[in-house]
Amino acid sequence: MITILNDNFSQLNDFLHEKSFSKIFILVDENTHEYCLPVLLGNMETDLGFEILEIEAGEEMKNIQTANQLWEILTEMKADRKALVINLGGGVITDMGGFVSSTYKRGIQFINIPTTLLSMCDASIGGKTGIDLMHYKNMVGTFAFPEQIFIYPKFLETLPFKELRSGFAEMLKHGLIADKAHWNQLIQIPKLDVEAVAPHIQTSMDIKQEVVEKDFHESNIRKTLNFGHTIGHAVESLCLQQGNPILHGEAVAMGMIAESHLAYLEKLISKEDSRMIIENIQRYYPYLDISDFKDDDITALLLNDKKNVDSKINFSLLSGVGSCTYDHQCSQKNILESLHFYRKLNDA
Ligand SMILES: NC(=O)c1ccc[n+]([C@@H]2O[C@H](COP(=O)([O-])OP(=O)(O)OC[C@H]3O[C@@H](n4cnc5c(N)ncnc54)[C@H](O)[C@@H]3O)[C@@H](O)[C@H]2O)c1
Ligand SMILES: O=C(O)C(=O)C[C@@H](O)[C@H](O)[C@H](O)COP(=O)(O)O
Ligand SMILES: [Zn+2]
Repeated sequence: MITILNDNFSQLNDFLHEKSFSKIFILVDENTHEYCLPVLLGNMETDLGFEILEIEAGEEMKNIQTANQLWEILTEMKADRKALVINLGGGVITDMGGFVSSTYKRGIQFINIPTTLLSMCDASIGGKTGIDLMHYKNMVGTFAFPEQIFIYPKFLETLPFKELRSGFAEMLKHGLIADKAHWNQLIQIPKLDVEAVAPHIQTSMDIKQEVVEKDFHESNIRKTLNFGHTIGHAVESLCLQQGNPILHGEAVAMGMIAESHLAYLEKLISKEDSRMIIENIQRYYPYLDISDFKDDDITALLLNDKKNVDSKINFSLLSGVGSCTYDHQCSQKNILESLHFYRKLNDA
């Protein structure tokens, strides 16, 4: 269940009073500790004891070492099966906190309080939890629903612009795969800021939630939420491997451009639609330099994508503005052509 919090967090306090938790563990990173935790603690009313668990910020922390540290701390602090973990942060915190909670003592309860645009519209919803393995994205994880998701849009006031823009990529994705009107509204935003984006958060959240409700375990339609991620994750992984991480939404924006061209090459969408989509994404996102990555490096990662079956790369590709297919296998020629197309955009 998703609840938009009042300024006094009364719905969160009601939730804490109604349930009988033994103790609360609040997971933050250094930034959400500084900017969001004071707001939460200033409003949270409970007789329960609580502990703060802090990790460094960033995708590089979303790994088994951090998970292990958190499992150990929970054990040392004697967290029992009635403990509650509150994940207060962006997608790294909700993915990590959800993973640690859903595995510790075979699963304790957790709630998500997302603090980035990306985690409000996407990562906190849908119960995908996980960590990266080596440089492969989200390779180990669980499907586990949070007890509740509490959204407090005012957290966005301290979010850096680049992070806001990263989250906007997933909103554009939601429009492109499922709701043309949402896409049309988003691309009318001339300059990204919290005020311009805030009115569209609810629609974006609803799109994600509707898809997840139809197919929690990603057997079919949920794969559409992976549009832009087949190529996007490969590039994100390579950047991570190089020790030069990019933001998830930046990778997804790049992936959506390449995969929109791929959809055109595969005759799923018209050249005009493909161009229109790409030009609009380019309005918000600077060119991502992938010149260091060879076709073979990217292809090797594509071959390890989680959607693949029988070593065949399964793409989720647009079939129109507002509709998306999945399990689409493309010719190798077209996959490479879509990467070359992206590289050439830099020359244009
Ligand atoms: N599980 C899912 O369904 C799902 C969906 C999309 C993305 N993801 C994952 O989410 C992650 C990306 O999430 P993200 O973009 O939120 O990144 P993030 O969690 O790293 O947060 C981005 C940055 O913003 C800071 N921050 C967070 N809230 C802030 C605030 N209110 N004010 C100031 N700074 C703040 C963080 O400390 C961090 O430095 C990736 O690992 C991605 O794979 C998961
Ligand atoms: O919730 C989903 O399903 C998604 O695909 C949403 C994506 O935005 C998100 O990045 C997700 O973590 C990707 O899932 P993965 O299974 O490809 O790791
Ligand atoms: Zn994503």
